[in-house]
Amino acid sequence: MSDDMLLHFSSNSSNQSDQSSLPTKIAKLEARMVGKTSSAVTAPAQVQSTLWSAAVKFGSPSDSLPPESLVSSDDSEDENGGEFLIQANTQKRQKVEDSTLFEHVEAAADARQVIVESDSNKVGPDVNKKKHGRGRGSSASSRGRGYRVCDPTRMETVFSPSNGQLENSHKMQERVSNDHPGLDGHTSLEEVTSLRAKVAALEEELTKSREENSDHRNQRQQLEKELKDLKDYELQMKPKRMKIISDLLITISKAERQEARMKVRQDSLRLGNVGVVRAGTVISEAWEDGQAFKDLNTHLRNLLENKEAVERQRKLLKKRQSDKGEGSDTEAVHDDVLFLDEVYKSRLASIKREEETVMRDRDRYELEKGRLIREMKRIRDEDGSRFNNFQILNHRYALLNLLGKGGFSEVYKAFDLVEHRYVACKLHGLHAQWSEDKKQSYIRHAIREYNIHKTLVHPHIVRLWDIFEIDPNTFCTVLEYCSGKDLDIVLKATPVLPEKEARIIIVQIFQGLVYLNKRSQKIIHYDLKPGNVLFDELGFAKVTDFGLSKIVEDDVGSQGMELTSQGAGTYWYLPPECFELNKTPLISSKVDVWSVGILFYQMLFGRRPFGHDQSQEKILREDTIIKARKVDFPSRPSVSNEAKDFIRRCLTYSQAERPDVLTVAQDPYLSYTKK
Ligand SMILES: Nc1ncnc2c1ncn2[C@@H]1O[C@H](COP(=O)(O)OP(=O)(O)OP(=O)(O)O)[C@@H](O)[C@H]1O
Repeated sequence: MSDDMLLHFSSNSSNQSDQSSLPTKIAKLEARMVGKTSSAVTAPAQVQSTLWSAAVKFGSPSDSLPPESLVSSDDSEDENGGEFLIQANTQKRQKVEDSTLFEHVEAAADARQVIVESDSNKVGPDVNKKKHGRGRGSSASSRGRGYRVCDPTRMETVFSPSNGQLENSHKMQERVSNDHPGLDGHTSLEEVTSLRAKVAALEEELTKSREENSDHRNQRQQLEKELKDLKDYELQMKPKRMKIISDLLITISKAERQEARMKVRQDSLRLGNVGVVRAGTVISEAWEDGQAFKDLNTHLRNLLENKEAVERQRKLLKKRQSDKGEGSDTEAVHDDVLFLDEVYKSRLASIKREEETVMRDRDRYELEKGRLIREMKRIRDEDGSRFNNFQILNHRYALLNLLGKGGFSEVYKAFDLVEHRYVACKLHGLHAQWSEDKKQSYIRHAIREYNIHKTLVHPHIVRLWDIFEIDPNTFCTVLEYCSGKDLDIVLKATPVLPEKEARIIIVQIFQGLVYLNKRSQKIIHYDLKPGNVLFDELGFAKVTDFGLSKIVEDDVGSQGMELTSQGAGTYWYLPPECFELNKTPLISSKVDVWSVGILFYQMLFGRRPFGHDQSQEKILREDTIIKARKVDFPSRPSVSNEAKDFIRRCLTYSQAERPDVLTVAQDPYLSYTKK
C-alpha cells in the first residue's frame, strides 16, 4: 500500500463528498439516456472508471466491479438496459464507497498490525511462532477482504522506519482521518481508539516477548553448559563404568570357574578320572572309572552270577527228572518239576530286566563321562591358556571363560563393553615354531575367511562382528555369541533326535544355505558338520566357520568350480566328487546338500551313514566315500518314509543328478506351509 492508495481514496471520497449534486447528475444522465446522446455513455463511463479504479485499489475482487461487467453494461443498446445501467452504477458506486471507507480504516489497522509483526519478526523463533499464529489469523481475514495482502516490503515504503514504525502508524492513522472527512465520524474514532489500544497491547506483548527471548537465550546457554559438563562427565566416567561392568563380569566368571571345577571333582568321583599309569619307566595317562561305574559293574557281575546259579539249578532239575525215569509217580513228579522250572524261569526273566536297566544306566553314565571328559579338557585348556586372566582386548572385549579349543584357536566367551552384549572371541594363534611361509598362509586363510564371513547377515548364520590383531602371532575374530552349545555337543548328549526336531534344524540350515546361494557372489560352505552348527539361547540354529568356504566366481560353468583345496574338510560329511583323484574335481552347492543329508541321517539314527566307525585316514585309504553309492537305513528308530526319501535325494551319488541347494530348499519335505 502506498500514497497512491490515499490519493485514490481521496479522489474517490471527493466524489463521494459531492453527494448533494449526485441526484442532479443522475437526473441529467437519465435525460441524456432517454435522448440516447453519445454523451450518455461517457458520463457513466467516468463514474465507472473512478469506481473501478477505487475498486481495484481498495475493494476485494468479489466486492469490486469487474471491468467486463462495466463494459458489457456500457455496450448495451437496450433502452431499459441503459436505465438499469445508471441505477446499477449508482448502487454499485454507493457500495464501493461504503466498502472503501470501511476497508480504509481496516487497512490502517492492518498496517499497524504488519508493522508490529515485522518488528516482532526480528525478536526470535519462539516469539515468531506466536506471531505467526496471529499473523495467519490476520492474513485469513485479509483473504476474506481480498486486496489487503500483508506484504511487509510494501508496507515499509509507506511506513518509513526512520522515526519508529509505531509512531508512523499513528501518523498514518491521522493522515487517513485528515484526508477522509468521512472517517471523522463516531465509528472511526472508536476504531482508532481501539486500534491504539491494540497497538499498546501489542507493544507490551513485544516487550514481554523480548524479555522472554532473552530468558530463553540464557536458558539455552545454561543448558549448553550443562550438556557439555555431562559429556565431560560421561567421558570421565566411561572407563570407570567399563571397569565396574568388567569387575562384575569377572566376579561372576570366577564363580562359574569355581563351580565348574567343583562339579568336575564331584563327577570325577562318580564317573572317573584320568590317572597316571606307570609301566616300567614309561608314564602315561589312563582313564580310571569312578564309583558309579564300579557299582554298576558289581551289580552286573552279581546279576550274572545269580543268573548262572539259577540256570545251574534249572539244569539239575531237568537232569533229576530224566534220572527218575518212567517208573516213578509221573504225575506228581511232573507237577513238581513244572513248578520249580516256573520259579527259575521267572527269576531269570527278572534278572534280564535288571540287566537291561543297568545297561541303560551304563549308557547314561557313558554320556555323562563324555561330557565330563570334555569339561576336564576345557578346564585344562583354560588353565593352560595365556588369555585366562580376564584381559580386555582392543579396549572393549572383556574376556571371560573359555568356551572351547579348536585345532588352531581358542574361543572365549567375552563381553563387548561398547555394544554391551556377549560375544565369542576366537583367538587364532600362530605357533612360534611354524615357518614364516606357514604363518603367512594361515593369516591369508584367516583374512579370506573374514572377508567372506563379514558380509553375511542372516538369522541362520553366525554374525562376524570384528577382527583385530593382538600381537604379531595372534589375532582375534569377534563372533555372535551362541549360548546354546553346538550340534556336536547336543548329539553327544542325545545321539538320536526325534524326527520333528531334526527336521526343523535341517530347515534352518537350508535357509542359511539359500541365503548363501542367492547372493551375487554365491558361497559353498564346504565344512558343514555338527560342530559348525550352533544354537542361540532361543534354539535357533546358525551355521558358522567359513574357513573352508569357496566363493563361486561368475564365470564358473554349470558343472561347478575347481576344488583346489582337496584333502581339507571332514570326510564323513563330504560327497564322492571331493575324493576324485584322476582330475581336479568340479564342485558346487551340491557339496553342502550332501553334507546336510549326512547331518540329517546322523540326527535321526545316531550314526553317520558312511564310515561311522572309521578314522579320517581309514576313510581315505579304503575309499569309503567313493564307494558310498547307496544309503541304507536301520530299522530302528522308526523314521518316516518321507524323511528317508529326502535323505536319498540329498545323498544322490551322481553329482549331476543330485539337486542343488535352491532346488532342495523347495522340497515338499521341508515345507511348513499348511496344506
Ligand atoms: N560363536 C560362538 N558362540 C559360542 N560358542 C562358540 C562359538 N564359536 C565357537 N564356539 C565354541 O567354541 C568351541 C571351539 O570352537 P572352534 O570353532 O574353534 O572349534 P572346532 O570347530 O571344534 O575346531 P576347528 O574349527 O579347529 O575344527 C566349540 O565348542 C564351539 O562350540
